Amino acid sequence: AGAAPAPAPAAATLSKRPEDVAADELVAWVLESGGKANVEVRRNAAGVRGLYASRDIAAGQDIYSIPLSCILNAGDMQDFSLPTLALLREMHTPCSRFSAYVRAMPPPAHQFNGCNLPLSYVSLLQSSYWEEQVMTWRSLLTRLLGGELNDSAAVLLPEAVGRAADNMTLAELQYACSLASSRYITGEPRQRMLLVPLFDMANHRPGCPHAVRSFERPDPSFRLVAGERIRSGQEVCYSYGDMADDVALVHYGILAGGRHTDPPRLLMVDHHLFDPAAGSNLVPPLPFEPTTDKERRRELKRLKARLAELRELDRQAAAQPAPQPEPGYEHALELLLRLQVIRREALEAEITRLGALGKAAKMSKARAQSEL
Ligand SMILES: C[S@@+](CC[C@H](N)C(=O)[O-])C[C@H]1O[C@@H](n2cnc3c(N)ncnc32)[C@H](O)[C@@H]1O
Repeated sequence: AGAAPAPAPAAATLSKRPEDVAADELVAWVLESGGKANVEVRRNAAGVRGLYASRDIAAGQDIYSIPLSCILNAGDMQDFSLPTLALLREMHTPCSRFSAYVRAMPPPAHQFNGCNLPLSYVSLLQSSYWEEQVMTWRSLLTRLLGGELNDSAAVLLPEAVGRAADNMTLAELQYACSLASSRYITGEPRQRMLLVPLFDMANHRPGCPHAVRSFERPDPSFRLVAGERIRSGQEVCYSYGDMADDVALVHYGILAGGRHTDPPRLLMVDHHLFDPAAGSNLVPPLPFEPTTDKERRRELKRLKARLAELRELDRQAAAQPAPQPEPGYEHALELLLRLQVIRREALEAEITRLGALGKAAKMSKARAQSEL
C-alpha cells in the first residue's frame, strides 16, 4: 500500500519522434559544451521542424552560440563529397561525439533534394541544366560508392566509414548527400564547409535578417545574431539566400514562394541573366527592364518560345500515363509538379508585363505625336 504510482511520461515525450528526442539531447549537449541557446527545436502545425525562441530576444542579441567543439568541419570547398563523407563518418562511428547530432537528422522519408531525387523524376525538372546537375551528382556518388580510385579525392569512402563501405548502398549515400548539402554552411572568414548543430535546424525565410558571426576574436564561437526582435515562442528563421523556386527545390527540397512575389518570380533557368556556362545558382531577382523596344521584343520572343516548349511538353505528357510517385517520395513529386505550374504562371505573367510595357510605350508615343 501507499507508494504513489510513478508519474506517466508527458504525452508530448511519448509521441515524440526519435529524431526530435535526439534534437532535445542535441540542445543539452551544446549547453554542456559551453554553448548558449535561447531556442528550442519544435514542429509547427504543418509538422515542419524548426527552431523557436525560448525567450524574448532583442535585435543585436545572440540567438545562440555554438562552441567550436560542437562543429563538424567537412574541410575546404573543393570537393563535392566531403560534407557527405563527414556526416557518414559520424553516422558509422560508434560513440561519435556527434551522436546526438546525427540522430537528430530527418529520416530518409523526410529528406529530399537533388542528391536523392528518384531517377524517374529527373525529367520532371524539364530543364537540361537541372537534369545535368542532378545526374552529375548521382554519377559522383556512384563513383564514390564503386570505390573508383581518384588520386585527387580528399577522402575515399572506406577512409570515411571503414568496413561499412562494403555494404553501403547508393540510396544511403544519396540520403547523406541530401542531408549534408542542405545543411552545411560556408563563408567568411574561414572558407570551410561546416555542419553546425542547431544552426541547421533553422528553416528558410526569404529576407530573414538574422546573421551568422563566426571565428571572431575574442569569442570564436559560431553565433546567430538577431537582426530584429524575436518574441518568445516565435520561429527563428534563416535566409538560405535569394533563391528562385527551382534553386530552392533542387538544393533544399522546398519551394521558396516565388509565385507570391509581384511579378511572380521566374525560375532561375528562365531568367534573362541566367548563364548555364557560368555555373552559378544565384541569379538576382531583377525583372527585365528593356532600354529599347527592340530589346523588349527580343525578350518577349525568348519567353514566348520557352513557354511554347513547355506547352509542347504538356501536350506530350497528357498523352502519357501520369507520373507515378516513388514510395517515400510522394511529397517530392507534388513539389516537382507544383514547380511546373509556378514556372508557367511566372512566364505568362512576365509575357503579359512585357506586352503591357510595349502597349504603354506605343500609347505615350501616339499621345506625344498628337500633341505636336
Ligand atoms: C537546414 S534544414 C532546417 C531544419 C529542418 N527542418 C529539420 O527538421 O532538420 C533544411 C531543410 O529544412 C526544410 N525547410 C527549410 N526551410 C523550410 C521552409 N520554409 N518550409 C518547409 N521546410 C523547410 C527543408 O526540408 C530543408 O531541406
